[in-house]
Amino acid sequence: LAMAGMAGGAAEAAPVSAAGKSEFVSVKKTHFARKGKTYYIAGANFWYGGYLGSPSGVGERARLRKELDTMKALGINNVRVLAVSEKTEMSSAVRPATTNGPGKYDEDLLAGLDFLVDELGKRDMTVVLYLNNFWQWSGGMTQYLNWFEGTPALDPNVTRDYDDYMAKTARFYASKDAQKEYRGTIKKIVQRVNTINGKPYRDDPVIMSWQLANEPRPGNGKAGDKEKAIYTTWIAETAQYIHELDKNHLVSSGSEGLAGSAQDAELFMASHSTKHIDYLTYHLWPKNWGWFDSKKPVESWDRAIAKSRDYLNSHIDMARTLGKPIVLEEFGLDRDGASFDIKAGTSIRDRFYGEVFGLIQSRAANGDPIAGWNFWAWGGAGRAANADYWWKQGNDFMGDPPQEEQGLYSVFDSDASSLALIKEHAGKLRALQK
Ligand SMILES: O=C1NC[C@H](CO)[C@@H](O)[C@@H]1O
Repeated sequence: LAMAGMAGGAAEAAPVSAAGKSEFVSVKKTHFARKGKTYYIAGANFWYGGYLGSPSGVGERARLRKELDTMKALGINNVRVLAVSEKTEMSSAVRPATTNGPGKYDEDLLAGLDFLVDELGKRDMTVVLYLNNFWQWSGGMTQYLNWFEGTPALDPNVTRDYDDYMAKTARFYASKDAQKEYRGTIKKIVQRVNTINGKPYRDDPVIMSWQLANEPRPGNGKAGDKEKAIYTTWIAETAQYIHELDKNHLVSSGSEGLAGSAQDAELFMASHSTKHIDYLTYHLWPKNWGWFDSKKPVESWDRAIAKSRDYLNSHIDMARTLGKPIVLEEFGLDRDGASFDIKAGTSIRDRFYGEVFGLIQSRAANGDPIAGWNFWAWGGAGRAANADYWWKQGNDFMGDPPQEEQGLYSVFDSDASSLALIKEHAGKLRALQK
């Protein structure tokens, strides 16, 4: 622990013993292994976990401990967390940010990540850390382009043009200067020494995997061969770079699957066949993708659930073809009546969660390469502060990042029926771990 005093500087990682190695989540053919057993993910999205861990400013360490205790009691064993954010003018982005400008880091916020990782270790939980964001709510790739290409950081909540946003943001992958800075930040985080417990991140089995970004896409639905080739190369080369920095941890892309691959199954397969990507990820968003109309739930339910089942199954089948585990690391639906109000019911969302949990459980029990789920997203004790449900700096963090209404997809600590479902199905997945 001699390095405990180092403020997150790089450190020579001691070689991990074979016994120590089994502490890390690893891939055994099409399943995860951890501590000598198969490992299934019964997880939550908790993007702001590092923010709550900060020693000052936005930090709420007592709340963080309570949220982790609540999740642990439900049988949640993994959280998926934003590790890096970029300071930006965009109103839809979280403030503060871990990166205040190229090479300028907020050590207080990064100490929050240290605290989160340490607290997760105390609870035998694991974490997936994403190192960038295709979307604007944490600055992300569009902010890198603002820094290095001089283009405006685009906020689709302002431009109202997602197609334009996606096409322009994908230029990140081919921007040499942006990639240089991104890799510098990756190195800073991956080689960080935890300032709470003195452990180099590289040697900490609490971390399950490094994730290239949240929902990286090759562009918009009209992405051409050139964009797809750039995207495929970016995934392989960035994943390889991370493995060069860290011999112990898994690397994943953060892809949504087909929805994040211009609906091109060949692209999804080709961009994830690289040996440097250890497992596959996918996300399921019936409302965002226009399959479900939460203002007309009865009329749109059958179509939404049929398309959801097909999406869930087809990606498990692609995982089998690629011979890698796959995790459904995001899925969600809004509250009854499309309300953001915590007092609104969750009967439709509960039904959707039950369908997703049930399908994954049966495919997993069948030995298929589905390794679990993370619902989107943990709201816990967070509460919306404003009548219009938009986030403002200083308001509680909750499952919905600042680009969305606070309450849209969050699962709160008062949503008893949802928590009961999560507990039931986390237990069923855990029972498969042999
Ligand atoms: O990664 C994501 N996927 C969908 C979430 C809900 O719309 C969104 O908040 C987030 O950007």
